[in-house]
Amino acid sequence: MCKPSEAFLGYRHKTAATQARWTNKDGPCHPSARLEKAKVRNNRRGEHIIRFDSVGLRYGLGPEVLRDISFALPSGSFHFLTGSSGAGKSSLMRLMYLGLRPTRGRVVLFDKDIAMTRRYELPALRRRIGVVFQDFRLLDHLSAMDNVALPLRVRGVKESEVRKHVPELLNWVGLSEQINAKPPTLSGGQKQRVAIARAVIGRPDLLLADEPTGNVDDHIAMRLLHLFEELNRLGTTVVIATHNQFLVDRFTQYPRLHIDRGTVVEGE
Ligand SMILES: Nc1ncnc2c1ncn2[C@@H]1O[C@H](COP(=O)(O)OP(=O)(O)OP(=O)(O)O)[C@@H](O)[C@H]1O
Repeated sequence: MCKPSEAFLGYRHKTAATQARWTNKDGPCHPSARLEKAKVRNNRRGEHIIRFDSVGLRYGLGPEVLRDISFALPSGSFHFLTGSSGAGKSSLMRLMYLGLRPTRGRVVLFDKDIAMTRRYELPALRRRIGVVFQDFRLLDHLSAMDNVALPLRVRGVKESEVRKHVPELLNWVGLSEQINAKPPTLSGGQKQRVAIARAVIGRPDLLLADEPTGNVDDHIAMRLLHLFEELNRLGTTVVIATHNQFLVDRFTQYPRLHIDRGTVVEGE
């Protein structure tokens, strides 16, 4: 089976190679190596990258669309989020990427209780999450290349690295010929793949993908799933909301979070 190369998800590896020179008897001692170690320790200590305790959500004065949601996702896990149309998958995703606050209950993300987290701390948490939105949310005035490069440039990754990794990843998702195209000239499936590339390029700690294969054929869907698997192998916790029964049936090794009547049933 053709596997995506680590290279285009790997600028952290390059950094690690540079850091290898910063060693002492206890191992890597580069400042960012210490940060990475601390992050691993935190994830181990927390065990769960995200936890919901009795969470409920209503929009405005409407009825509760999610209720009594309790689950925990172990760090490094891979889950499908399934449920019928309108069951609440996107709403649950919004709570997970901090796009919404719950109306009741507790959300703990990266060991932080979101209700106790100060507003100025939220952007740093959000930067650890890659999101594939159902409606893509690409910047129309930027090319595919620049849309995907954005998370790396925001982090100050060297332009030579950006110019190397972004085209490789766009090539992997089948968009080598659309690299300079702007979103309004792309098909729905092409936009979706740009959105996926943008979400994974920075190797986030948590990837949340809402119907990431909704606009592509089964062949490309499989290819994208392999990309998510590779990201997961490198340590990212992955949640994919999908209606695509073909995919869920093909990847039976991954547990499902199933939403039924506004609440989550694990492992259905
Ligand atoms: N912004 C909103 N304002 C009010 N109600 C909303 C809003 N967004 C979603 N809802 C309601 O919340 C419920 C769950 O919607 P949600 O979009 O989360 O479901 P879903 O499982 O993602 O559906 P689909 O698979 O069709 O995308 C629905 O009853 C929907 O009408």
